[in-house]
Amino acid sequence: MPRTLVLASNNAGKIKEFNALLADIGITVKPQGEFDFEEAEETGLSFIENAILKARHACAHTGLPALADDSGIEVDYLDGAPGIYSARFAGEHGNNEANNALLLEKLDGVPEAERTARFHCVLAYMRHQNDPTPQVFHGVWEGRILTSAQGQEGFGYDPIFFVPEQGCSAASLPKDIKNQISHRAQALQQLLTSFEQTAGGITL
Ligand SMILES: O=c1nc[nH]c2c1ncn2[C@H]1C[C@H](O)[C@@H](COP(=O)(O)OP(=O)(O)OP(=O)(O)O)O1
Ligand SMILES: [Mg+2]
Repeated sequence: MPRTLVLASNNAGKIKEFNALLADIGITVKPQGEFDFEEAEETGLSFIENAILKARHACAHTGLPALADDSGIEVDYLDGAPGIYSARFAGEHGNNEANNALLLEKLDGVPEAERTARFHCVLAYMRHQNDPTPQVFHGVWEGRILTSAQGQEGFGYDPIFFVPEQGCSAASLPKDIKNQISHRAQALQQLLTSFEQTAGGITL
């Protein structure tokens, strides 16, 4: 089990969730923003490629093991868009308001049955920048796109993502519930199980 790792993300919503999810297992999580380097260019054509690329970049700039998360929302009516381009769907990176407004606009008038969508979260854990066997974990969270925003919790597309088994939007869920069932929670649980199963956890 690594003692300290760099979280290869600048997304405040993700950092909050990772801090909550990793709090009591004795790992010190240092967001990459605490170090002084430019974030990686996400030139991959898949969540997996981008996660590995972000993790390797953070390892190279910190000398620490790195955990990266590449995630996004896949909307069936849009043939899977925005997918890996979720952060900049409306053109400006991280403008959640614009991203959500554009998604609602593109689905205007689309019947409920055709508004299915899912969040993907791919985590990549790298021990060092030349790690030949990065560990990759993938969580998927099924739902559908609402016709208007609901709820104040969470981040990104949460306000317009309806979670059928909870009967509300992801942004209406208490943090601890989202952190038990989300795509990120699922992927992280796979990682923690893998740490436990590897004798003494994944070695540094
Ligand atoms: O739980 C979530 N609830 C709502 N929205 C979410 C979630 N998880 C990812 N998302 C959205 C936010 C962003 O629009 C995109 C991630 O893009 P992605 O490149 O992985 O992250 P980012 O650029 O915001 O930060 P970073 O790359 O530094 O981790 O998917
Ligand atoms: Mg990104």
